[in-house]
Amino acid sequence: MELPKSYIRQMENLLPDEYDRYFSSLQDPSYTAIRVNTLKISVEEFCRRSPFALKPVPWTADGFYVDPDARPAKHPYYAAGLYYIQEPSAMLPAQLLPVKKGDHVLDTCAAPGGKSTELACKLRGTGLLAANDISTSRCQSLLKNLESFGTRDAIICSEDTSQLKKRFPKQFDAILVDAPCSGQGMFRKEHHLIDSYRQKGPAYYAPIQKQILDDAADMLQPGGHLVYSTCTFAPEENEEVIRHVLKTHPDLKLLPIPMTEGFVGGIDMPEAVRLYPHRIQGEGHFAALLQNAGQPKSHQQTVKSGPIDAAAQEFLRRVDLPDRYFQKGDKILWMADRLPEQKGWRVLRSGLLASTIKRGRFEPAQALALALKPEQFDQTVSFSLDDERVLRYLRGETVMADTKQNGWTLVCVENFPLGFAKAESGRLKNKLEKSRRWQ
Ligand SMILES: C[S@@+](CC[C@H](N)C(=O)[O-])C[C@H]1O[C@@H](n2cnc3c(N)ncnc32)[C@H](O)[C@@H]1O
Repeated sequence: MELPKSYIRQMENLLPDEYDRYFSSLQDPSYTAIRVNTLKISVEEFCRRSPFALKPVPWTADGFYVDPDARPAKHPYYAAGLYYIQEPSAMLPAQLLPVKKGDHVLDTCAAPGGKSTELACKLRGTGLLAANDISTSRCQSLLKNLESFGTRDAIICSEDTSQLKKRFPKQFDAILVDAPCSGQGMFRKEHHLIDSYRQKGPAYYAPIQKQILDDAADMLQPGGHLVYSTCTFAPEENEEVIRHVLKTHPDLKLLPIPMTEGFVGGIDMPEAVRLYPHRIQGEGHFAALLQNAGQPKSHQQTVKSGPIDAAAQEFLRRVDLPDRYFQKGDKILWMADRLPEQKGWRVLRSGLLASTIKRGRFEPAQALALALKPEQFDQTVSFSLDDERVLRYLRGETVMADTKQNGWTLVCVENFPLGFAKAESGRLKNKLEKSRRWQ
């Protein structure tokens, strides 16, 4: 790996006594880690059931290192949304953001959703999560990951933060800005980033980061908290961006971040933290926590529901969820408690997709299956982990199973839903979403 000279010089300046250790750590293998989806399973229960040996990530209660040979993406528990595979230092920012039940939370740069899935866990199915990313294509992975986690009260949107702030001035209790950056902390894991660094380094990203952070600060409620993070080490993309927003938004103040072994403070900014790959087991990150002055206002609750397709209605009577369904074109959504007006901005999803109606045919949605507990549907089949029907179901095959009645059935592994099937005389016709089927 041939590293850009400007970057080498910068790291030598930043780490005058440690740069040898830093550069030699770039030859080490990177770490594989998973973060437990506490919306579906407690950390204790996951540890009891875990198919992998787990070693805790020190700065978060729900993150664990796993052996990369364990192939965590190829386990039925992953298909059931029980965990997210995440670079360990990337587990820090969402963990630092104070989130209370009922809060309105914004993730400004959310795709593919590593931190949004953690914020959804913190909200515990209350309040509102607005997960935004300017890239509509990256928003598809964001949507899929939030669906896997069984997230219900989320809006997934694709706007530049400069547009978003016009709609949501001083709206959010907590905001995460995980900014686009030159990615110095990802060079070991993703070598192709070294080439893009030569085209777009810190000087390219710093003005973008300042703009996004200014926009985010405009959307923060009085008394609200904001975390700014990057996976790069250049001070102009980190401390300088924070100094900039403290000038443009004098109501903001920096709060100290608790130190974990291996963390170091920011450059002339002891409240912020820097994670370096030669000091911790992870690729590296920068994070700063800010708070707005003033007293927060409470949010108004608006429960929306409306008339829906009759066939869908009949099916949804079998689902034990409060009646908050609403039809939008060919989609039936289970609406979150509190939704801002949605006209005039790019919303990819608002609430939980419960079902679709295509050419008069009704289909329950994969997102609904992944958001339910087995007891919330009236016909469930659960296979044990070692039952070969689990893998066959995940491959999209028809499997045999006894059911009380024919029709829609929720298929689970160890009581964790994987998707729907249609039962017919002891056969389960596979209805697992095609993009989730294993090859
Ligand atoms: C570091 S990545 C986010 C990773 C994500 N937080 C996660 O944990 O999975 C930065 C993201 O910022 C998005 N982005 C870049 N400029 C933006 C802007 N002006 N407004 C919103 N998102 C932006 C990029 O598309 C990219 O997905």
